[in-house]
Amino acid sequence: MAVFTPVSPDEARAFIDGYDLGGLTAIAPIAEGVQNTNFRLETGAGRKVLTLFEGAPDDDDLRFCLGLTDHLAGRDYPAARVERDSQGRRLGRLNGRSAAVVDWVEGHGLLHPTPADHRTAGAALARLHLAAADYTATRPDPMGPDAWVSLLARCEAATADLAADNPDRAMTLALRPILDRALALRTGGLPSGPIHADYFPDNVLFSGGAVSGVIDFYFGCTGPLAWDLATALNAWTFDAVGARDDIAHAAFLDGYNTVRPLMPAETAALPALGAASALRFTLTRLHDRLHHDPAWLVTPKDPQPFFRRIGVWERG
Ligand SMILES: Nc1ncnc2c1ncn2[C@@H]1O[C@H](COP(=O)(O)OP(=O)(O)OP(=O)(O)O)[C@@H](O)[C@H]1O
Ligand SMILES: N[C@@H](CCO)C(=O)O
Repeated sequence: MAVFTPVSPDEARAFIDGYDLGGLTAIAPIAEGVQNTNFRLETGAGRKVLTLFEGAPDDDDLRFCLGLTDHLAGRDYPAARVERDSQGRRLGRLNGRSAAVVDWVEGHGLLHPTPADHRTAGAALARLHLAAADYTATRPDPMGPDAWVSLLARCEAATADLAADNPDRAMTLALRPILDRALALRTGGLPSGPIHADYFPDNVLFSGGAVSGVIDFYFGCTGPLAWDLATALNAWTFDAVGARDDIAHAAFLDGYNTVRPLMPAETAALPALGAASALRFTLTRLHDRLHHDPAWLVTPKDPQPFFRRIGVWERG
């Protein structure tokens, strides 16, 4: 279920007529995804994805993300090229939402990656960092320290009336000292640049053993490259309950290092970055569960496995 904003064939046709794509021949909803409305389009210029951005994101932020995707595609990186309308704009407006049309990229996210896949995904992240380095636009991380502070405050408020042994209240209370440690983290000396910031297996499409497409750059921002790597390690190299898979971890890091060798300072910072990144996903998941609207058809993700990752990184 990822059609939050309906679009009729006539509405889609009129929208696509504003692009030099030879017209729309078919439109189908895309079921995956929890954040935006996505459709698969068949046009005179091939298969495309139409995305309507939900939750009223800032258009300048969307332009950063679309520009980053397009920049990477222009560097022969497997990211989707972004279509421009007849007036040269990457961002349009459809049914009350900001909207964009991007190339369809082939492939599927992996449910059970092998060590070889981990090495390939790590190498593709390092290539992303190198190919994005000369993208000059900047965007502060929308899920950076300021967001952690307000997310935890909202979790504290939502659980204030619960008993201390309620699982959500207990997790919320345990996160306060972890947040304080994460806020003390200093990353200023680490190499920084454009990052994906949500490099999870569902956003890295594979075909024939290779990465065929990296999608969903909507958390894309400017930040430490090792932060992006720490997030990717959290996403790829832990099991469903939050225990680290050492083989996957070593393979992902090895793949990354073969393309962009980490600086010693980045390697040294990785455990603290890993813990802070696991905190970021624990907080967003816990927050979204506590503030879940039952009318919203998407099931909130479980924060517990990411909460456990924090302990794994901190114990070393
Ligand atoms: N360029 C593309 N080429 C092929 N498929 C795509 C493309 N972009 C998106 N998709 C498909 O649409 C689905 C949802 O896309 P995306 O991950 O961007 O949505 P989302 O709502 O932002 O999701 P989430 O926040 O859950 O990751 C993907 O899982 C993929 O199946
Ligand atoms: N990747 C995030 C969801 C936002 O795309 C998570 O797993 O919590």
